[in-house]
This record gives sequence, structure tokens and C-alpha cells, in this order.
Amino acid sequence: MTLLEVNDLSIRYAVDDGSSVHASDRVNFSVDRGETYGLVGESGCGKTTLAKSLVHLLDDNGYIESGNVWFDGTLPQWTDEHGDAKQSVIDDPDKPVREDGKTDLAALTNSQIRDMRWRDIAIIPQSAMNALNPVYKVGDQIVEAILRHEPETTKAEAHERARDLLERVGIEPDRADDYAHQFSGGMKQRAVIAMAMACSPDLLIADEPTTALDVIIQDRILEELEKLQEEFGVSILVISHDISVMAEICDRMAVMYGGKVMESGRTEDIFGSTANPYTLGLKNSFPTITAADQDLVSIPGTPPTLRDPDPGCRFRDRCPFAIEECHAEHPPMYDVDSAESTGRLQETTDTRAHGSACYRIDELEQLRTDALNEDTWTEQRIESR
Ligand SMILES: Nc1ncnc2c1ncn2[C@@H]1O[C@H](COP(=O)(O)OP(=O)(O)OP(=O)(O)O)[C@@H](O)[C@H]1O
Repeated sequence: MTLLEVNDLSIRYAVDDGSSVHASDRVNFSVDRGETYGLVGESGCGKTTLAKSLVHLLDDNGYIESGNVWFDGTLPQWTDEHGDAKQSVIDDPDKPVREDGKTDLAALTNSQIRDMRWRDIAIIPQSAMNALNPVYKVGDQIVEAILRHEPETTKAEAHERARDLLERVGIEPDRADDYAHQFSGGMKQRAVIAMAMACSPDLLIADEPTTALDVIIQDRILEELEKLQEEFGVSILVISHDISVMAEICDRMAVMYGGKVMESGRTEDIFGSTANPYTLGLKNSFPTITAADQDLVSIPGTPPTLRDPDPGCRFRDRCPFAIEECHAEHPPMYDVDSAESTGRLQETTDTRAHGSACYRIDELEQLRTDALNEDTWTEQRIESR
């Protein structure tokens, strides 16, 4: 069952010179209950912007330009005794709640979304482990989070839950009385994950949860996330530039570039039947994804600035396969299975389909073969196109 549906979401930042940064441009994806969904791409492609926009935590100059974020849940005051959206709320044209009970988070006010943050959706921001307060005991910070969002809980119950949560993420419950500086980097990250789970949210957003940790600790954090998911049935939206981390933990993912989704689908399809030049390039540059006998090759050039971008494909200046069409308009999402079986391009809006925004997916075999050749990714080759 779908927990989150992001439809055509465009987010911009207003900047001093009067232009705007198109950080997310008509993005579509959906997250099922109990699923781990990944947003992957190089730094600056809009992953963090998207995540923050879902819970209205954008920087002051950021705003949702258009689109919807349908979430299977609603404000506590809009629910009936079974926890479903009241019919009177659904019928009220001033309330952004659909017939199926889903609420458009994008249409809520900041104070309304505050009632859903933590309880329904918790976000672990980038570098979250540095956000633990140094002057409070770690356990007390979890207790405070519980009491703030569930005032009916007693202090003793909250303490018990905090200890239990720490234990679930592999930290001795007695360490609840320690301060953050007494924790290692990996422990701090796990404590932040425990805190995010304090109110049993339906969706946990984890922005670069393993960056800045060494490889062994990274693996443990990923295991903890998987364990929590099994125990609580929470859906996880995970964000990372590291496609190998994503390969390990995600059920499905969207590969982003320049504020656009370039390819999306099930993890095995993204890696097993890669269908976009950007994903092919990204795969080449990560050691654990690349075949053992293949050299690592990075994509030459840098991502675009996204200030009032022209309408062409966002990736075309770095794409070795760009053709004239790519300069005119960014490609729509095409259904990969259909292109592979019929050789024809068929647009898709189905977020469950394996989709790719590329005009050349009817020549996938050739693209995949060429992408393995290091010479394909030289600057001269790309500039000559
Ligand atoms: N407050 C802001 N004002 C203007 N532009 C911004 C602002 N915040 C982010 N951007 C721009 O928006 C684009 C997307 O940035 P975002 O941080 O969402 O990307 P990201 O993929 O999460 O990268 P990273 O992993 O480095 O955070 C980038 O071009 C970035 O420079």
C-alpha cells in the first residue's frame, strides 16, 4: 500500500539576482508501506531539498512551486476514533485531504505540518550526529522528544522507551545517562536514529545516514535501519550520493540529476538493466558496483547550477550519448520494459514502472556496451557531440 506519493513536485530557491534555482523539477516517486526507497545522485542534484520540502523544512528562500505530496495520514484533529480522516474533513474543499484519506503535505501550513513531524514523519538530517545537544544526557534528549509529541506519556514511560530504543539500535540502555561526547561517531548516529523512531513514525527520512562513518560502522548502521524497519514496519526514504549503499538497502530508488529524476524503478532493475546514461556513468564510478576487472571511470564535468536552466536535458553537457533532441527539451519518463520489448518509446507516469528519462532507450544495448568503454567518458568525446 502506498504511504507517500510525490506528484510533479517542483521546488525553487529565490536568489539575489532575481533568478531562481530549480532544485527539484516535476519529480514523481512513491514509497510503499514498509519499503526502503532511495534518492541517489551527485551532490547538488536536489535530494536534500526534496526531503526537506516534504516536511516543510526548506531554507527561507526555498518554496514549493507546484505539485503534491500525498501522505497516507492526516492531522490528529482531522482523524476519527479509528485514526482515519473524518468524512467532514474529506468533504471540506478547504482541507487538502483526498477521498482515500491521504493528505497533501505540500498544502499544509507550517504549523499544521508541525503536528505531523516526528509522529508521522521523522527526518534524520545530514550530519545529524553533530546535532545531539552536548549539555543534555542522550537519553534525556530522546525522552524530551517523546514528551513533546506525546504529552499523555508519563516521564517514567518515556525513560523506559528511550532505553528500549537505544537497545534496539545496539546501544547499552545504561548509556542513556551518557553525554554525546562519550559516544563514538557510529553510536551518535545510532542514537539519532533511535530519537527519530521515538514516536514510531510511519516514514523515516534519512539524509546521508552513513556518510562520514568508516565502512564497518556504515554497515552496522545500515543493518540497524533494516532491523528497525522489520520491527516497526516503518518506511524509509534514504538519501545518498553513494550508489553502492543504495544497492544494499533499497527496494526501489530514483536516480536524480540536476533536479530531475533520470531513472527510477526496482533496485534490481536499476542495477541489472540500467537504462539511463547518467546511471551508467554513476555505476562506473563506484568501486563496489563496478565489475572487479573494470577500472573506475568518473563522469567528466560538473553538475549544472540549476539557475533558470534552459529546457534541454539536464545531463546533456556531460552525456556521451547526447543527440540534437536532447538540447531542445528534457526527455519525459519512458517505460523501459516497453522500449526493450517493442523498441518503441512510450511515456509513463507510473512510479512503479522502470522508467528512464532518455530519448535513446530504444538503443539500450548499444548504450550499455559503450558505457563500459573508458574512452566513451573522455571530455573530448563528450564535447565533440
Ligand atoms: N538555500 C539555498 N539557496 C539557493 N540555492 C540552494 C539553497 N539550498 C540548496 N540550493 C541549491 O539547490 C540545488 C540542490 O541542492 P541540494 O542540497 O538539495 O542537493 P543534494 O543533492 O542534496 O546535495 P548535497 O548532498 O550536497 O546536499 C543545488 O544547486 C544547491 O546549490
